[in-house]
Amino acid sequence: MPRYGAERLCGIRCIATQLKSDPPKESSLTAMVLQRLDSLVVLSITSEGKTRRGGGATGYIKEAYIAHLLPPSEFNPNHAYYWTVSPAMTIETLSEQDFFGLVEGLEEEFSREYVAQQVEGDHERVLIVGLQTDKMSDRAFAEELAEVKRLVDTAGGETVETIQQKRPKPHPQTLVGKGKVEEIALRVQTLRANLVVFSLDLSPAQVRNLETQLGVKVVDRTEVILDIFAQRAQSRAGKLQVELAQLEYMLPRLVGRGQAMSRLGGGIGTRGPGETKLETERRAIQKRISRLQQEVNKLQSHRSRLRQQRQKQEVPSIAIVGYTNAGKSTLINALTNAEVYTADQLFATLDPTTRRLSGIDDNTGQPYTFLLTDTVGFIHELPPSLVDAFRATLEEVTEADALLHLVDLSHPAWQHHIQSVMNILQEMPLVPGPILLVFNKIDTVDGETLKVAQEEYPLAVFISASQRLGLETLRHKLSQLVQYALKNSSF
Ligand SMILES: Nc1nc2c(ncn2[C@@H]2O[C@H](COP(=O)(O)OP(=O)(O)OP(=O)(O)O)[C@@H](O)[C@H]2O)c(=O)[nH]1
Ligand SMILES: [Mg+2]
Repeated sequence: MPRYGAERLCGIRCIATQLKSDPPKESSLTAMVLQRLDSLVVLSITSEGKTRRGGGATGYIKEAYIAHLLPPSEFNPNHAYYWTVSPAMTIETLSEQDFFGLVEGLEEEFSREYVAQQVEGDHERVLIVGLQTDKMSDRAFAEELAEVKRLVDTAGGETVETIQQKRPKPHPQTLVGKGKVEEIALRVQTLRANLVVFSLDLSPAQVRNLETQLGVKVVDRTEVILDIFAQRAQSRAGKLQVELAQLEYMLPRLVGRGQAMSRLGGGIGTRGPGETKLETERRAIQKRISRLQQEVNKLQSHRSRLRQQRQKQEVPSIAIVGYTNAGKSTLINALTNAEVYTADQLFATLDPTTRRLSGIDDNTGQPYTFLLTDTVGFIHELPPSLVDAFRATLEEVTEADALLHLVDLSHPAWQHHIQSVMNILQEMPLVPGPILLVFNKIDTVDGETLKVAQEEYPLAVFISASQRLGLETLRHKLSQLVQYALKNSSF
């Protein structure tokens, strides 16, 4: 398309002929919208015309229709009106229409709208696409979509619509089916979306196919998470780890592009700087990755020295783990007067914070001291490149004497969150044995949910970190946990 873009029409006016005298078919109109044709004229032809003496024909065209896109001011996103079709007219009436006026007027409106949008929004208008495969229950799917929406929100995007599809298996080329891609393309236009986020991970080829067909940027859930991390990273260590994760995510995608190209096997169209440039690019990225990896290694040994010093002082340590937004940072602040940033956002914390907690156990009268570490939150299907990049940070978890697993009981998917966190912990090397399960936000939980959780997890502690409920019991349990952990590790 010569002039593709939301602010313009494509510059092509299409004339089609047909034998039936019907108005233009929906499929033709859809194609007009997707290609942003200036206008579509459909002529129905009859066999009844006659040739005039001296040349010229008349009567062969029975009727004509003009269709064009609706200007932004006239369409209603709640209806499926993307176009307008004129009533049937004769070819004479058609020839009196002011095409240039029509197209110029439309373009003017489109570009005014476009400029207004650029000014008004520094955020992206996002269309979320969810695919429910055979493996996913209705409930898990709904939770997943809600989470993607939350992620988009945290990344600073505005979700304008969510489109779903059920398919036994993802479509190899486009993840969703062909008809669905068309529907998405239409919605993108109607809603003026400028980003499409898919709930499942996309292969590099799928991204390319979808971007060509949708005409806007396409990303998957992992990229949204990486973007949030990139926005959040404050410390040097945090930035380093995020960059590493992003590059590790990018590299196989570049390699994939190269492989697809080399499969063409040389010849016309494959020569030139393309492949070489890719090769150089790839090598540059690989070099940067190994540099970053070295720095993460350095970071790792620095952290491990710090931990050794602490261990020499024989202060036992507990790491707080849990799903993102569970309230981990709020808890460490409440227990130790730390000043960790907390927010109703996903991945508010990227850098670990360690604080000393000491006091006298109310129940036993024994003094206790231990270290408490706040860590980066988990999410289900944590992108592997993130796990790898954050290994220096996550080591705080694997090197602790015990873990406090914090759960947001007010979240409808709390059970699923517990499972996801346990799955991630299982994949880590050397996770400390004892884990204390703690349910948070009981101030906003109904009695029924509380009962279910209490029955299912009778040994768990129930607290509200922000309302400071149950913190005494928690301190007591933590000092017991530490004693238990130390006793067991000395064997
Ligand atoms: N109602 C209620 N809200 C809470 C409670 N504890 C924390 N919150 C809120 O939950 C949100 C997340 O809290 P954080 O402490 O930032 O959560 P986190 O686990 O550190 O999250 P990440 O660092 O993003 O993984 C904040 O808006 C807190 O105010 C609680 O006991 N009750
Ligand atoms: Mg936090």
